[in-house]
Amino acid sequence: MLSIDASGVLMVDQSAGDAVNRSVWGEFTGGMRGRWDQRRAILRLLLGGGPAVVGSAVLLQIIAGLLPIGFVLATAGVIAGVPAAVEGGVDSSAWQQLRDHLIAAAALFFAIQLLLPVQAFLGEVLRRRIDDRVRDRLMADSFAGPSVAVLEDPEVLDQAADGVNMLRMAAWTPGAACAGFIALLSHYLQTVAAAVVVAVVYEWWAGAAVLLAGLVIRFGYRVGLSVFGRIFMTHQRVRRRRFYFRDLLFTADAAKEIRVFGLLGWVGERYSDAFMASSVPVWQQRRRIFYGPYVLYTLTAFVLLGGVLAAVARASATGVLGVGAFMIVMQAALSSIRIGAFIAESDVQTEYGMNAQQALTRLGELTLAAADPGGSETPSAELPIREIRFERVTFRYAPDAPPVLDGLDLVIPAGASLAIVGLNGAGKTTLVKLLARLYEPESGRITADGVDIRTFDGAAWQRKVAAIFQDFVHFELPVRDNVGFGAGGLRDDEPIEEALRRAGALEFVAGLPAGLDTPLSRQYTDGAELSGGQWQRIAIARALIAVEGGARVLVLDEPTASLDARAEVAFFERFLDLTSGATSLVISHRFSTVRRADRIAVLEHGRVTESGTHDGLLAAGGRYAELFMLQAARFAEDEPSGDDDLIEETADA
Ligand SMILES: Nc1ncnc2c1ncn2[C@@H]1O[C@H](COP(=O)(O)OP(=O)(O)OP(=O)(O)O)[C@@H](O)[C@H]1O
Repeated sequence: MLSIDASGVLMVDQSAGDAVNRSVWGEFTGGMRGRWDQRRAILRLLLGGGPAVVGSAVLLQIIAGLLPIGFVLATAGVIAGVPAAVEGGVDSSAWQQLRDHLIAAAALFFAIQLLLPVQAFLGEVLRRRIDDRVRDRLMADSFAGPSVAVLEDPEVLDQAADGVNMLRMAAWTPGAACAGFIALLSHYLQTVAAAVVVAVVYEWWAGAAVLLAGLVIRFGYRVGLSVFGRIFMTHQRVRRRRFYFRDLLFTADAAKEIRVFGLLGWVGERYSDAFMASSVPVWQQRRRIFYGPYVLYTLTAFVLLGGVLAAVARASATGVLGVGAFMIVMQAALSSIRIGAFIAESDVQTEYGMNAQQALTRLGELTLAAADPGGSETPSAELPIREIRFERVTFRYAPDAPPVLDGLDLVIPAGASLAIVGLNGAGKTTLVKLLARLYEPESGRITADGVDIRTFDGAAWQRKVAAIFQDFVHFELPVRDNVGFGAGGLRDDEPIEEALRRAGALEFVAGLPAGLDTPLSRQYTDGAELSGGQWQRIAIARALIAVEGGARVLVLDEPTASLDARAEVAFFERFLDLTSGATSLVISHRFSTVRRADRIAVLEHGRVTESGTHDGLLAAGGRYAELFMLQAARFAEDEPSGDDDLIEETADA
């Protein structure tokens, strides 16, 4: 078996050979129960497609299933009527009968052709409706709780990869499975109707035999497809890696580095490796799954159908069946066997669509199970009045990972600013994520004025925390939305302009082609691309408007990392004014930023190792003082090319 390692390199995996040793039938029956569950789930979804659309689609399928049999009868009537019509001449009743049969056959033929696009259209409407519902459900489940932990779990992501990918590409989705099952209706109906015609016109056993022949092939084919689909699903992890490389090539963000580092060939190779690793094991199984059983069920059907055709030929030769009856039976028998063939509008859609449905349902269940909205209490508008407190908080990202926070105690005084400093990876951002309840502590608790924040409704608490993370989202949307999202999608000019002004962004926004309505991406007409520092000011405006909108805790994670020295000084000159009344938490590696905070905490080894005012910490001569002096010395070295204000600000402490 082939697999792929974390860096995308193709590997030979010896452990995945179990499936090869099981018989196709064994695998099919082993998964039987799950398959019925899948079908029930699809049926439930289908019922939610709306009575009008589902009813019309079913009705069309019934008509589409019966029309071909009418066509068989009409064409048989044409062929059987030719000798008598020729003999009777153009004025004979035989000739008129022939003409009527011909018109009926032509009309039925056109009706069948006309129905095809209408069937396809209704199928598409149904697919979209159902997929929209699935998407809405998934969104609701995914956002049911405040935590994002489950959405980062590699196992969960592996399981969901195919389903999410299918939904994104609108292919082989749960909706497609629903439409595919409805499309089967006409095929089954046609088969049964053809078998009934054979039974009525000729012999009941012949009808039963052609029905059986058709069903044997169909069943055999679906067994193979179903087992194939199950094996296909077991390679989701490698496929997820393949999707990653595929998407990388189409991502604007990656395009720069792929060019600069000449990575096109490398990414292409990794994609091919991932493609082979996810496909070769499945291809290897294909022969075993399809070819052997195919011979068996085809032979069975061949014997059944061959027996019927031989008997029909004999009955015709001995005069038991006339020409018309012979034609009807032959055509009906052959049309009933068509159910065994691959049904383009149904087979792959139903099989893979059911798998996608299963994966998405599982994702929804997992996110829902992990969604602990906490209590139902709504925090009061003024909270926190005194403080937010971390009490012996321990947290790790995975059960087997080392703790990032290890019995951390921290007080964030209300209405004041606290800066957190620490080396890369010390856990500063993690601390903020816990504060925003994006993760829950493994032990310990976080309180606001003495109340455990878990007792608050998760969403209500998150509205209180206006956090701008280092990797805040650059929405490819107008400035208005990029700022207004901070206060639940506010769009009014006045508060947005005020927030932009306070964040020092109003001037450059005013210079944009459409001002507040300029989309922040060059990929749109009239769009504008901002610099890193300009984006950061937009993000700060987003946070400030959130405070206006009722947030009480302002968190800025590296707020000035992309600001030039002057902009940073200007920002912090107004910082206290901007955040007055709000509790603010600033994470920064820039000591010129940090020193302006009311209090500073040093985070190391998962705990707060020092805390106090800038002056107090410097005087104590501990870790803070060491890091501060290091940075001040570096700025002093850079003096000739550096920014005078900043050097003064930093070294002047
Ligand atoms: N989503 C995540 N899943 C698993 N581990 C994570 C995740 N996010 C962060 N970590 C790990 O947790 C540790 C702390 O990361 P965190 O981002 O909190 O550090 P930080 O102090 O903010 O670092 P920096 O100064 O570089 O921004 C790091 O070892 C990091 O690898």
